[in-house]
Amino acid sequence: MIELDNAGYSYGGAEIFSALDLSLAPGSFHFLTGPSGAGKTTLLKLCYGELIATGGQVRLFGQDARALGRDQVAQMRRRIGVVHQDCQFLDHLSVAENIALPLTVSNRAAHPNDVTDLLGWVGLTRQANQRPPELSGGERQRAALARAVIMSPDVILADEPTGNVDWEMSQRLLSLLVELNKMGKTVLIATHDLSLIRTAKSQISARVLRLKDRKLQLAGADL
Ligand SMILES: Nc1ncnc2c1ncn2[C@@H]1O[C@H](COP(=O)(O)OP(=O)(O)OP(=O)(O)O)[C@@H](O)[C@H]1O
Repeated sequence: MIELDNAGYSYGGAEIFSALDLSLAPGSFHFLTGPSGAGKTTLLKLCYGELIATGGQVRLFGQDARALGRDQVAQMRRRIGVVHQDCQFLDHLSVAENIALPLTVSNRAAHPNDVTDLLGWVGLTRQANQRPPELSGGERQRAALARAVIMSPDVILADEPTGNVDWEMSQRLLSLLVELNKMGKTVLIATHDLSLIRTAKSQISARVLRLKDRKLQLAGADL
């Protein structure tokens, strides 16, 4: 679904990583870990076409990301749900409106049932009409997850989806992502949280990748 072949990325002259290979097969579950600043967010951005590799090739659903026109990128992004590290809500809209936003911007009418179902799924029915700044950290992360899946994407990329939440909430978020994977979705989670990875590995078959010193490696079995 998403393949990086000898891919590299540099901001200006500063190389973040190079010669990186990655294949996200349909229905797979991956974790991406590594020190702060190693390039995890940058790698995720290559995976959803926000950034274009400065070396090698990235293929999104079989197409070279570099060759995609603006409309094709927009179309392809509907197949990839992204949970951003900082959630990126529009604070003047309600939680329900934020969740429906991907439908609204793609000119698809938000079906009230879809939003209601998703609010229930992430446990935010009561907060539907609140504004994002009124939510707790865990509620914001769950709303971001609901927004990422409203378009029924094939792939979910989550950047630190359990950052700033307690253990119980991180388990709850993980169980939602595992549920999506069991429905056949491809999932990639960037995280520093090794206990989250250990819990996930006791539930599902997940590959753990470590980005360090500009290279991507399979993490050891000790994780
Ligand atoms: N727009 C940008 N322009 C220049 N440098 C950038 C830009 N975005 C990120 N960087 C740099 O690229 C490097 C990798 O950043 P990135 O956010 O991908 O790392 P990360 O592994 O996700 O970090 P963290 O775990 O702290 O979120 C960092 O040194 C960062 O300062």
